[in-house]
Amino acid sequence: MHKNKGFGVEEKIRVGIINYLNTRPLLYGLQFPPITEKIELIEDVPAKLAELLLNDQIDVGLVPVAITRKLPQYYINGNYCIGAIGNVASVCVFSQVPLEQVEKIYLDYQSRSSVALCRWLILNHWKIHPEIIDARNEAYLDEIKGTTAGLVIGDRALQQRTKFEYIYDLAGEWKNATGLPFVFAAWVSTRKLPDHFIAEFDKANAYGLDHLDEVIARIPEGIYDLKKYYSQDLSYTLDEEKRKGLDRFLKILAAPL
Ligand SMILES: C=C(O[C@@H]1C=C(C(=O)O)C=C[C@H]1O)C(=O)O
Repeated sequence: MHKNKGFGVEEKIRVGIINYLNTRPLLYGLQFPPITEKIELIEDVPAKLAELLLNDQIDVGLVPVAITRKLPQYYINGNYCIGAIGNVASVCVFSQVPLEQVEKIYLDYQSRSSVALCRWLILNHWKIHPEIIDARNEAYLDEIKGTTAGLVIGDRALQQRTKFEYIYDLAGEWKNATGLPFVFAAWVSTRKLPDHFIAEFDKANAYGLDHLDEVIARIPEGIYDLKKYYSQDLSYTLDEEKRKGLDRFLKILAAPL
């Protein structure tokens, strides 16, 4: 993609995708023609994808919605997202003690949306006063013990689920606080993408969701029930209610804390 040009017929659209299990249903259909010939996939953790979009190193990405406030203009493309109507299972604060006894909370360095949501819940919903520490690397996972809690997202969160007595699910907590679903990530671009491309892309996203058993069959069995994860915990359609939840969250972020 050239900076000041439109999207040429020959040029591949650079698509940033999250390298967690949560995106597999959306990605499944992207491996088939015609869409596969039109895109270049770039995989990374959410926080890194956000940086790539901000630096114009991808054209569209499934990026944390919290970073849209840093973009002078942006478009939310298509009808799919990484969202949840209630508990999401893979975005949680893990702790050995109840929240009221927590003295420190580490925030996941791979996240942008959930860290902002967590800060808001701490102040406005849980009304607790722990020391908040931005984790810098994976080593923080070992610090989550005693009165130190930690926010963990993605596959690593699914792995933590068996290890902790107290698990606070951030999408569930958002639902309790606002009555709305939560959108963690959406297909954001900084320039308008061609309509026919968005239509094809959207169709490809839908394909995997319509063929979940095929998607799951290609993933080695692991620590969590993927059928449940993809059909009950995560909710991928960017419908009216999700858009309301998204608007509310972005308004909260725009207001000074
Ligand atoms: C549901 C999830 O949503 C994610 C959380 C994100 C964030 O906190 O910035 C971004 C993308 C998603 O991967 C998850 O990671 O498990």
